[in-house]
Amino acid sequence: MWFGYYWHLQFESPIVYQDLGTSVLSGAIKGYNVCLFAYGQTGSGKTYTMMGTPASIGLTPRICKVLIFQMYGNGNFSFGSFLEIYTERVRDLLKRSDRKKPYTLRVREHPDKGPYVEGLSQHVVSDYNQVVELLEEGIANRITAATHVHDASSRSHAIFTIHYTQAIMENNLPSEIVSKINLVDLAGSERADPNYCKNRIIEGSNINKSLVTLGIVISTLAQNSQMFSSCQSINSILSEGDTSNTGSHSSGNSGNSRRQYYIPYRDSVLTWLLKDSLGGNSKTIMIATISPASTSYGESISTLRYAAHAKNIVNKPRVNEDANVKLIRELREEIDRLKAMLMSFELRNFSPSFSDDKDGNLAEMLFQNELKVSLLDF
Ligand SMILES: Nc1ncnc2c1ncn2[C@@H]1O[C@H](COP(=O)(O)OP(=O)(O)OP(=O)(O)O)[C@@H](O)[C@H]1O
Repeated sequence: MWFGYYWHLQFESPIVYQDLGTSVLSGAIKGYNVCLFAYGQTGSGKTYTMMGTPASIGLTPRICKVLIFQMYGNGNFSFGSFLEIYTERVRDLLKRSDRKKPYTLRVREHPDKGPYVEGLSQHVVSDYNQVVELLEEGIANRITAATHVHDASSRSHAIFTIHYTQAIMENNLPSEIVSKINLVDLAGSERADPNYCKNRIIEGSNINKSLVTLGIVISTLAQNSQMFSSCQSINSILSEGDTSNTGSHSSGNSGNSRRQYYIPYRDSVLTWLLKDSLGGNSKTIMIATISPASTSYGESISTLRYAAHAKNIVNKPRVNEDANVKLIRELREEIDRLKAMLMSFELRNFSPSFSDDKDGNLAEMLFQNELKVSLLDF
């Protein structure tokens, strides 16, 4: 996981965009899932960084602008959705219905695609103005309230998601790579101020429930990643010191067999929805926003501690390519490998012990793979 600290009022968005926004774009264009989330106390600049203001464009519209530019003329397309999590409930920020009625969407989990929000509206975005409209509509629908330091504080966690699909040619076959880009503006991390009304306190404890779970998830993932890397180095030391009998000791004492800590993703809606982004198939960036005010010292330390933990997480991103095209690519690689082996057997052909059996097996495997590829090609 990459991360960056941003000091309130010190950096302007273009610099943040050059540092982090371009990484999001290059990951998405290569076909990886990407997540960018801003964490910090109220009023420290999360919304300013992620969404911007009329005077200063934030990361989300900047990233969308370049993605849309990339789409033109390539057969690529995108869908956008915008949701908020308020007091552990999911609301669609772009649902064009009677918004006075409070309604909650359910989070479900697909065995392959992971957690998703059932019934969340998806919007085709084919030009930049459409993105701006969606963002403006969503931001206007977001729940805000006055806190002790910020009179229009976002009380919910907002997730703007883009499903970016690119049409490509791979192995002379038309294919698609799809990347999911999660741009997350979290609610302020401060505790509820007892001077505010009762609702604010209940709301604050629910905001904190998500953020506390996020903290637990981040630190547990970091511990697991550290445990995994220390086990790997122990294994490599063991295998270096045991060249005569490779692997026999190390596998028995292998740290890989050490139990990993359980990750409580489902303890909050936020961590459940961001499950893949936090510890799975995603390139993830955390932006930690802090205030320069000395009165915010405690909050700043806590934010930096969060970020320091997050830095230790090692995700496993992979390109989301079409499953059939991936299979064909792997089979073709295998065919090339088998052909090379067969050729080297034929060329050498030096001993009857390199029996016709082996040759026959290779030829048979080669034939089977070519058959599979030709079947998949149609
Ligand atoms: N780098 C900056 N330059 C100029 N103004 C900024 C900057 N960062 C934040 N602000 C201003 O500070 C105020 C608070 O910022 P913002 O709404 O982004 O805070 P936040 O962290 O999202 O707060 P909350 O968690 O309460 O929603 C806003 O008026 C915003 O325009």
